[in-house]
Amino acid sequence: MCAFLVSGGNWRLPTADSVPKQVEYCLRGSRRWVPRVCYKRSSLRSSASDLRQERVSGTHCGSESAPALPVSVDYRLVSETAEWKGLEAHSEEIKRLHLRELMRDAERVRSLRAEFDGIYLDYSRQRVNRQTMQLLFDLARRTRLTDKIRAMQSGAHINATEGRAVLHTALRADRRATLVVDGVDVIREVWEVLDHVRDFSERVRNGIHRGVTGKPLRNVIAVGIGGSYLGPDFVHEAFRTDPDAFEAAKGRHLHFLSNVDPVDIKRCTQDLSADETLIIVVSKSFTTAETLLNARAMREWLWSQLGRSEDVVRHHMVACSSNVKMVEKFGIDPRNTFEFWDWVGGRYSVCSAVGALPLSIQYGFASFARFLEGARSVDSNFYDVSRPLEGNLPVIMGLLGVWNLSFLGYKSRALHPYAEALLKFPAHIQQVDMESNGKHVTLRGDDVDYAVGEIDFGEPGTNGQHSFFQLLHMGQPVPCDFIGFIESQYPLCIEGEPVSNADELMANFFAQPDALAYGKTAEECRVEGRPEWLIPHLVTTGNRPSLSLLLPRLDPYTTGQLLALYEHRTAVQGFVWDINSFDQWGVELGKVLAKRVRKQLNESRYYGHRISEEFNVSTRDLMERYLRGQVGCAFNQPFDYQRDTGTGRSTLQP
Ligand SMILES: O=P(O)(O)OC[C@H]1O[C@H](O)[C@H](O)[C@@H](O)[C@@H]1O
Repeated sequence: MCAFLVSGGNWRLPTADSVPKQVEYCLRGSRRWVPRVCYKRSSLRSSASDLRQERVSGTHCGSESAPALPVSVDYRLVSETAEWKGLEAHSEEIKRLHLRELMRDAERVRSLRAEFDGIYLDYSRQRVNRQTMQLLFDLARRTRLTDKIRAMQSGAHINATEGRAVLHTALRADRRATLVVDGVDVIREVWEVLDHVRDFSERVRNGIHRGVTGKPLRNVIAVGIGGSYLGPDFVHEAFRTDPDAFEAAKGRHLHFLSNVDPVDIKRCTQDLSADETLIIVVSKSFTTAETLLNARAMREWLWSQLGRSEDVVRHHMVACSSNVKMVEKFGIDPRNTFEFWDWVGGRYSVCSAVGALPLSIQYGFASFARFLEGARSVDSNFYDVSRPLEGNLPVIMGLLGVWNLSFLGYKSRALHPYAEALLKFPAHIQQVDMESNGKHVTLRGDDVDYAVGEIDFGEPGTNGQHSFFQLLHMGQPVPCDFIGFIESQYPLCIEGEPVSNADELMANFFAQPDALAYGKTAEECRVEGRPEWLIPHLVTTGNRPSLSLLLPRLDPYTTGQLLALYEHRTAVQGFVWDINSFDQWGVELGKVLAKRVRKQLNESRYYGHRISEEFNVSTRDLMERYLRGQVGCAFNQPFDYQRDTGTGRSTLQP
């Protein structure tokens, strides 16, 4: 049985015919999408043949036994497929070719470009030819990429280890669309929250919602970390110099408090006065230790200036979270809580209230709505899998990522926006990609025997050129993405200068990819008359891949387009690699260990307890040195402490 629940707007539905037999999704009593073919728990981590034997159908799907596997395939590891092996063999041929030769073939160059809604992608400087791309698209088909994309769009629980749908694209869907998942129209819920954001942000901007002393709230501090910070901060920086957003933000200030280092509090608050400040606590779980401590610290800061009352919290603190109960317990007015859902991953949450609230208060809702429209535009390209994948920008970029890491062996990847306003974009994409694809097992729990998950980093051009580009040119090769814009947010021409300031910037955007691709030969150095002894130091081998993205101008719309492009690139890579790009269990271990250390610090500092032998010698000695605050102390002695008879609390003595 197959049924489809999505309709309206720009959502394209999978049709019954379009879903292959092995990946049929059935609509069960719970109205939850689960695959009809699934596996017993015992089949996790078994061989391909075992898996085939242990296939069961019907009632064992979903949370009742093993997690639902979103898309069933007929191999254990993608590296076992003929398509993968074909690419491995082909990569040996490509490794013998230099980009200098590849770039000579004008027809090849012209065939390696794609365009969608103003975004021009040139990937001719990748170490690929038309055959490579053909083989990569074959691999995409073999891994059922289009079915996986459809499963994501339809709200199937593709985040199998957490039993969740992955629906961040619903956050920017047209309000006329409908998407029923688990019995709920998620798009209606999304727009209810967006309307709430619009209303609240207008009330703050118009001075209707004021502080407890009656002053308008012209400052906002958004308290959050990871996905509850990096996305909004990147968009804030991108909007800051957009002429319309700039006008709308006049007289207003937006700050982000993310680090639990108390210095971050100092940096955020030192020029602000509490009576004009609104605190937004942003935390999906509302349990993140750093965010909650910072939220309590900000509450103390408000109370220290405005008096200790619930009213102060109600006027000056609001929250974006999916844990409404905990928010209320904190003392924040439920009417000022902006909800989002478990199907929004933290690193994919910037289009939810997480980004909507701070950015709409700062720049007005209209700019944020344009940002959503830009993201929606690229979503439509990504989801339009009934068209050839050759025109699907996120798919092309994702396949190139797979090629560079898994076949050519490039472990890192760099992102260089030639736009200062995108200075925080690389950091955001670093979390999106590294937290998503930093995995070591497939969805079924089998160890991967191929490289997955790049090390992502980047800086805006031209700053990066004067920092780490030396290594990119002569040291370890790192595939680069260059992002440039035709029109500057701030056109500036200095009289007497040969080019405008933006042309100077873009001259580098055009030059760097060729410098990386072509390099410089010893012969070219000789023609320049360089001395022979110096030549080895001057030669750059070239053959270093990159791609170039050229967009009309950086504004809220194109910011949204870039966000979606990179979010989906990550998903495509995860789909092809057959890993779960939507959980992050690795982060948990550090949190658990920090809990134990926190308890020890409390017991040692305030009650003089010795550091427990449960910690290893290294950690014990480091903590001891830290707690005693002195060099050369005797290790693991009880601490001296003094009891305050008034409070009954003990304090460690230096
Ligand atoms: O929004 P929160 O629940 O406070 O989570 C903040 C961050 O916590 C962890 O570090 C997760 O790995 C991130 O994905 C998440 O964005």
